[in-house]
Amino acid sequence: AKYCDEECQSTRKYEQGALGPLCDLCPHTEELKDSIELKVQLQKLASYVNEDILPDRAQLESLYGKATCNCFAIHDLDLKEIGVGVYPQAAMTNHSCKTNCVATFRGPRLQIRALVDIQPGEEICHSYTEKGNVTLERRADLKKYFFECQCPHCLDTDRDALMKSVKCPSCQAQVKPNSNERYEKCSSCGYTDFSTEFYEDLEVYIHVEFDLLFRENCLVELDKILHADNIHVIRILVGAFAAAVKLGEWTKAIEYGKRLERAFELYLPPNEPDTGHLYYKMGKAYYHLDDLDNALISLKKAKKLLVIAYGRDSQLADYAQDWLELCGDYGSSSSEEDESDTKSEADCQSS
Ligand SMILES: C[S@@+](CC[C@H](N)C(=O)[O-])C[C@H]1O[C@@H](n2cnc3c(N)ncnc32)[C@H](O)[C@@H]1O
Repeated sequence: AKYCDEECQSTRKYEQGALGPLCDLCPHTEELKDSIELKVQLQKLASYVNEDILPDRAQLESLYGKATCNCFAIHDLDLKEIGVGVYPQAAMTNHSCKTNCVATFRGPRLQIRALVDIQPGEEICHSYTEKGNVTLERRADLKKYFFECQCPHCLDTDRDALMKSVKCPSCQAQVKPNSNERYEKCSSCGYTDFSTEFYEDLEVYIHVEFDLLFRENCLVELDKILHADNIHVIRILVGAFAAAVKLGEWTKAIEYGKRLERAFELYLPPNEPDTGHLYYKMGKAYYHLDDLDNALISLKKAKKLLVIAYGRDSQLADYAQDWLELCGDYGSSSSEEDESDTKSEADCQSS
């Protein structure tokens, strides 16, 4: 709890037992005092509920702050958001864009699970925002929690430059922008003529919202100007991959999935559940294409990651095992199981 102001900061010891339902959560009342959103929500509430039975204004404001700054989005097995919940113990976990743990769900039950080995005394942090966004976007999203993240990813300007990289119009090599978002010179061929037209095209490509159906065409267009590591290309790829899987377009799914493998490796922390889901879907795609060798490789990777993120006895780990068996693999190697065990024991709490 090292970041909060005095009002909400208290060092809690395990021996003190479970936290009370809402009392210990930080409400950020001061920062929310003039919030329009708070006013709108309280007005709405007053129009639905008889004021006589509502807590007083100060209590309502505190409850609002506690709920908005401490809640978790609840996801189903397909990572679809199905609700929100306040989990007091888990809410003690601070944010980092460079996470070492993740919050996953079993129905409405939340677990905070270690993604990597965590040393005694090391702070555990999960991400309150999309990890695959650039720093400015992540910081804007985090404003509602009233802090500015200073994690290694937020201070890594080269990581952001990579996410914004384009193709050199002359030799197609990767060109990263400078700190003023300008593309100066291709280090490969020396090209410097990044014209006004180039920037106008770039604006169009990175700001247009593309409908899912048009993602494939859109990808062809984006590939002409943006580098494959550019975050806009990756966002479109995520949609294109999902659409290909949904439509049973397995060859396309593999094509997009392979590109996403590299992107996830570049921008997501190790052992991310998203990577597990990617391999799981790719494994199924390979199976449908009768490529059992690659199906097995992908499904084994999927199972390992899903066990880390959800637990060995989770439904998703079982599904991955079912698919492995469908591909003819009835047993996991003992070294894999051992590794999974270590991570399962790293569960720190569930609410
Ligand atoms: C869900 S709470 C986390 C637990 C909180 N630190 C406590 O002691 O109750 C979220 C609040 O913690 C603080 N916080 C979380 N991560 C932070 C970070 N990386 N840097 C600064 N403050 C952070 C912010 O005040 C945020 O609104």
